[in-house]
Amino acid sequence: MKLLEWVNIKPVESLKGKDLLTLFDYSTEEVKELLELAKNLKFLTKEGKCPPLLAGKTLGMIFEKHSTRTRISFEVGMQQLGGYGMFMHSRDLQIGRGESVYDTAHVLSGYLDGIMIRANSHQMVEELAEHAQVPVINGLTDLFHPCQALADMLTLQEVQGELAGKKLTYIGDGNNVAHSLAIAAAHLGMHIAIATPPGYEPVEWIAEKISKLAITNGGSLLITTDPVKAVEGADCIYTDVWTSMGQEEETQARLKAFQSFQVNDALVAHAKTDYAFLHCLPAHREEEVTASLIDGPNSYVFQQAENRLHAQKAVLASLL
Ligand SMILES: NCCC[C@H](N)C(=O)O
Ligand SMILES: NC(=O)OP(=O)(O)O
Repeated sequence: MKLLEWVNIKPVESLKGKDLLTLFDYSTEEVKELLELAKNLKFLTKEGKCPPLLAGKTLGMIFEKHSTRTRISFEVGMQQLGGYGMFMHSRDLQIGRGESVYDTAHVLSGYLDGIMIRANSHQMVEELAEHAQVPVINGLTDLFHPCQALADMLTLQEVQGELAGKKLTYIGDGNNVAHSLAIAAAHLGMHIAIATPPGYEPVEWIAEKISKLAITNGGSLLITTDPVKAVEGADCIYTDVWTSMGQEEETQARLKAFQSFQVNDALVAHAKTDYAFLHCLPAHREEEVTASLIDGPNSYVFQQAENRLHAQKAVLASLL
C-alpha cells in the first residue's frame, strides 16, 4: 500500500474557511484532530512525501514585529504543501502609513487564500478577521500565540504520550504564550500550574475561561506566586522571556520582579525526574532559564521549534 493511503492526511473538515485567532474558538475535538494531522504531516515530510494539499494557494504573512520561527516555518510550510507564503512587513504596506484595516482586509482578500499576521494588538487582528473574506491566522498578538501552543502540545505528545492528567507548569510572565499554552493544555485535560510574580498574572477573563475548559476536560488550573509549589511533581516545565516584544522600556523593572522566577537546577529539583523543559524561544540564558537546563538532557526546545512547521501545516491545510 502507498504511504499516502495509510497515513491519514485528511484536513480537519469543520475548520475549512475558519480563522485561527485563539484556541478558545476551536472545540477540543478539533484541537486533537489538528494535532493528529500535524503528526502525520511530520511523518510524511520526513519521508520526503509531504502532500501538495495547497497547490496554487498563496498565504500573505504580515509582520508588525520581529520573527525567526514564525516567519520561516510558515513560509517553508506553504512551500512544502505546494503553495506560496508571501512575507510583508507592515511598514512596507500602506497600512503602515494609515490605510484602514477594513480596506486592507478587503483588498488582500482579493489576492490571497489566507492571511497570517503577527500584530501588536489582538483587537486589530480581530478587526482584520472580521472584514477579510479569507481565513486569518494569528501569528502572535499581545494576548495570544495559538500556533506556538499547537507546536508545544505536539512536542509534549511526542515526548510524553497521552497528556490527559499530566502536570504542565509555566513559570514567568502571564503573557500571550502563557495564555495560549494553557488553553491548549486545558483542551487536552492537563493539570496546569502558572507561577508569576504578583502583578504579572494571566489576564483574568482568560484565566477564568481556561479554568472552566480544563475542568470540563478533567484537568485544572492553578495560578500562584510560588514557583516551587507550581513545579512540584511537574511533567513539563515551560518558561518564556520576562520582557516581551514591545515592553522594552519595562526591562529593568521586570528583571527585578522576576528574580526568583528563574528556571534553574534548584527549582526543577521539585519536578518529576523525567520532566520535559520547553521554551518558545528566543531565550535569554541565565535570565529566565539557566544554560544548564535549556541545553541539558530534559530540554526539547529545538524539537519544539521544528514542530511549529508541522503544526502550522495542519492548520494551513485545514483552514485554506
Ligand atoms: N517568539 C515568541 C515571543 C513571545 C514573547 N512573549 C513576546 O511576545 O515577545
Ligand atoms: N516562538 C516564536 O514565535 O518565535 P519567533 O518570534 O522567532 O517567530
